[in-house]
Amino acid sequence: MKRVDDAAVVLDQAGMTYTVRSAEAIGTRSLRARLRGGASGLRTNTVEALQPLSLVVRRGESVGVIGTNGSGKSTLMKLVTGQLHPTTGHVFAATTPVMLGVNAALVRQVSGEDNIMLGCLAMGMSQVEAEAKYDSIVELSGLEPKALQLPLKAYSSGMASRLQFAIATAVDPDILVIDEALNTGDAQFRARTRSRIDQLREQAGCVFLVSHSMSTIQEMCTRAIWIEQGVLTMDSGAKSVTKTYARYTRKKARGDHEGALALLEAERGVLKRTHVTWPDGARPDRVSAP
Ligand SMILES: Nc1ncnc2c1ncn2[C@@H]1O[C@H](COP(=O)(O)OP(=O)(O)OP(=O)(O)O)[C@@H](O)[C@H]1O
Repeated sequence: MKRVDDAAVVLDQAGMTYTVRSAEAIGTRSLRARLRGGASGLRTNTVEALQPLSLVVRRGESVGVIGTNGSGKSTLMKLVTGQLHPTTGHVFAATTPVMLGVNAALVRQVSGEDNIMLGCLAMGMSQVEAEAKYDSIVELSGLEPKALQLPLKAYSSGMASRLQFAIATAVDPDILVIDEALNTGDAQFRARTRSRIDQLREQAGCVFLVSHSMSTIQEMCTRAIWIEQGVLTMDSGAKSVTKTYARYTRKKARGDHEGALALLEAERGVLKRTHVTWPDGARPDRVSAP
């Protein structure tokens, strides 16, 4: 049983199945299907992206989220931020999570400087608060004053990531979700990012970090979860999860599918499942979709 008194985020048997209208139902029947003719088949498809899983993430934790392409990591993060409602179970968060993703809103046509102000205002700061945060955002971004005058469309992806990270963390979020946004950064940016994440954790926040880079997860996370084919497979210290996952991907890469499957099943067999219990009155607010 997991008590949730000091939890920042709790998933209680949360799962997600997408329902997608088939190509024919939306009037774009494939050429192959048209050439074959015959019956049209289903008009809707379902994708079970995430099987029901339970997790308790406490204040002060930074949790890496790993797994192969299409395994359900982004879906899980969207459940945490409330962008999606789970189709089974519940997701709770103590405060509204801030999502820092590859597509987080930066305006391409306006300068870096204006993006800082717009971003701060969009996150609910007053103009005075935004002005007060301005210098620290510039410092964290590590961008030169000259670069801040340029429109975002002239930035490299690494420069845009720096700015995005610096803006998103300016509000000192309690719960920060970073989905693949740090992979373009250089060594200096990684060092700054790491110390900012540590700072947020020290302030009793928690961080989720989705990445395909095992070194990034090891460097920045205290804990990691491995999701494979929509199933929670491992939940433990960042080092041990990333090492096991690396063994799994190596087996797959050299065509040892049986070995990879055996490893997957072994980990699932020993995974300690979380059963959430709520002490009276301690349940955090439910995350609501925008
Ligand atoms: N809006 C959607 N509608 C239907 N299916 C979706 C949708 N979004 C994701 N999926 C499906 O859900 C599964 C999980 O996708 P998700 O994006 O969560 O994986 P991921 O682990 O983040 O992948 P990647 O590492 O490639 O970013 C995939 O099979 C994907 O095709």
